Amino acid sequence: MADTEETKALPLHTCHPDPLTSLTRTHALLHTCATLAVLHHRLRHLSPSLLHLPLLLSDLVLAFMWAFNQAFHARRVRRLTFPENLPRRGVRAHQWPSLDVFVCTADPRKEPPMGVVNTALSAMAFDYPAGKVNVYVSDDGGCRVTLLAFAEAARFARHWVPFCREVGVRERSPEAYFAAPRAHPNSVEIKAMYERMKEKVDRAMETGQEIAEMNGPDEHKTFSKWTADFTREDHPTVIQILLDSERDVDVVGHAMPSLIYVSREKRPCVHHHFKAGALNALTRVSATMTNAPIILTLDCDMNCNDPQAPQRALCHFLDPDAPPNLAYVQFPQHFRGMDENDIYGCEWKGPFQINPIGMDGLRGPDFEGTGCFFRRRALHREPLLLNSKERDRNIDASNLDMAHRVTRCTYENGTKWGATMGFRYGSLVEDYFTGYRLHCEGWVSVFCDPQPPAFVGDAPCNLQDSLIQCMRWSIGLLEVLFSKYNTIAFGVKNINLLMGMCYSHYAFWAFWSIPITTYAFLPQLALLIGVPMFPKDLFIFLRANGTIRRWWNNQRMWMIRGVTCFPLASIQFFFQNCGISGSTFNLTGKARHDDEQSDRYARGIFEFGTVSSPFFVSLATVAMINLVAFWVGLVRAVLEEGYFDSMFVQVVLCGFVVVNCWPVYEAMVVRKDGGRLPGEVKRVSFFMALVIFAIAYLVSSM
Ligand SMILES: O=c1ccn([C@@H]2O[C@H](COP(=O)(O)OP(=O)(O)O[C@H]3O[C@H](CO)[C@@H](O)[C@H](O)[C@H]3O)[C@@H](O)[C@H]2O)c(=O)[nH]1
Ligand SMILES: [Mn+2]
Repeated sequence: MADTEETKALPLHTCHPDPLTSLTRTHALLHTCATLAVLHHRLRHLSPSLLHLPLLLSDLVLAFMWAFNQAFHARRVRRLTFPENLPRRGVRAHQWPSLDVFVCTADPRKEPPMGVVNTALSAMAFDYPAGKVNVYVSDDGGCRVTLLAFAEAARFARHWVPFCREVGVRERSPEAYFAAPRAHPNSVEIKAMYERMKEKVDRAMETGQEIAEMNGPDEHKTFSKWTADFTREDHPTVIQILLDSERDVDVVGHAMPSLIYVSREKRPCVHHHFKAGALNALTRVSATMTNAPIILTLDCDMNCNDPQAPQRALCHFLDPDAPPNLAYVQFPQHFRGMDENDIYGCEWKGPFQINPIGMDGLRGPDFEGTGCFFRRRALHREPLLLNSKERDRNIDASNLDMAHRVTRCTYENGTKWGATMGFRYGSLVEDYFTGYRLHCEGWVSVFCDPQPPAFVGDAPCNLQDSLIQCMRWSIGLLEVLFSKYNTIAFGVKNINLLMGMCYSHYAFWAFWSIPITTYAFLPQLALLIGVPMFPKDLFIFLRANGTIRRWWNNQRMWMIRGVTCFPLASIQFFFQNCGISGSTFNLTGKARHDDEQSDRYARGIFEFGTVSSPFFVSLATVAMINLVAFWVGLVRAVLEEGYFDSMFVQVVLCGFVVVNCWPVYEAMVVRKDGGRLPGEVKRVSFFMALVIFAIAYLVSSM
């Protein structure tokens, strides 16, 4: 359809280039010149000294990372969607495609079942014809309490969904809604109902006892699958249809969304490919049952915060001018419950909110794993009509058999699943990898970031968890970098230069460890390349609704990661490739129990007490070395003439690291609470610092 008067007046979505584009481009040009000058200087004054090589390498890495980063600023666009124009353009609710929602969970201890239930409930209550929404829960933990929780949730949903509609609730996760200060006067009863359910489930989690009165023989049969030898890593498929939209109605007689629990078969001898495997199993199960043309993927730590989110996605999918190769619409990850200044930099504003705007102007944002609406066709790679009015299949016995068959752990053998179909295997960042491969295959994507955010989730709230998460990502990215799908060789060729640069920026993530570690241990004159990044970085951060404190914490975490999870990820990846160890998906902890700990988190105090982690050893070592170097530098500057002139930048650099390490010194010396640095870590890092000083002394006296 051409741009008629009508479509111009009633757009489904708009897209405008960022007004500051030319400014950023000019800055990029100037910075490029400066970078080249520094590199030129380094190469000309290259001496065969031990100190110069790491510095040259560091500058090269900084220059490359900086260059890759420019691709995110080449063509930034801002999009808006207008769901209210759907009916005005004659696209009425009964014509909307149906929607399959996938919710993943994997471990009831790290991901409490009530959190998963809240995610599912928030999706069941979308502003969308209820008969067209089907929620599938993938339980990789194979946990009976999770199923029990969902049996409860199915009953509660019959009240919750009509309540949301009637009262116009915005946060459709009950937990978030009831936690908010002002609730609707009619909510007393339903809140009590929710509390009862929560208490039951939490009690079942603690005691392992059965709580729910089962609905019928069906559910009894399902529970009998949990035999004595049923374990998380070794069990048959369990599928339970808890609600069927063709049969079940809510308390006021409207159709209910379907709710289906799936725990795919697992056997120790067959690789299950973590979340990507779970999503592929759900893709197939849903294809046998409801086969909706649109699929929404959600992690169990994300809730819907804008009931119109699916309609916003439709604004793109149903636009008659939409590109036929539009694979997905990505909503960014936003987080709640973080401390005011985000001490652990877990908001990841860059990767989740700022950078996708840049990719959106090229071929589209990367896939962030959650909050993403897919066209089923992009995953199956087979033709499928987008306007299926009625679902073409029913949830009946024969389909259930089929569903069991497609969740067998050996089903994928000899198929293209994970290779060229569905979510792709081979990297711990299956989201990044899948989006990247789809872009390479010619698909495009769209970024949709409405205000207020459509999906909000939980970020890790302690240092150890956040570094483990970052380490898993770094390993996953290295896996892509060193695969045949390398983002430069394969990516640039198959997508384009700028998109290849964007993806490379992430693929080389662990390489940050080279300059950061180098500059942490070898403070020299040339942070020149790194320093000018800061003011611009800050500016971009503030424009994306950040605060100065959050930015400062963010850059501090960048330095901390540079000496902890980035290098450790590289080492682990190296071992993996030598066949010494395998890669595992370390789940990010979501449970918040220890009161003292969450209290410290709320007050923005670093947490080192949880474990004696190798992360903390390297961090404490760096902190000690820089502190000593800084004081020695200051004292010598006072005592020795001319010292300060030649060593000025070095001392300033050390001072910068020292300021950043402030929480580490506090945790080492001053603090008495449970979050202070464990004595063992202190001793080991003190020893490491001594060794490094000794080596430095030997090298310099050679
Ligand atoms: O074997 C597994 C492992 C994980 N998951 C699920 O995957 C999701 C993400 O796991 P989480 O521990 O929360 O990881 P995060 O670091 O918070 O997740 C980020 O990074 C992941 C890739 O490493 C992406 O999948 C996520 O979408 C992205 O938010 C959760 O819902 C898990 O239940 C599974 O279903 N099966
Ligand atoms: Mn998560």
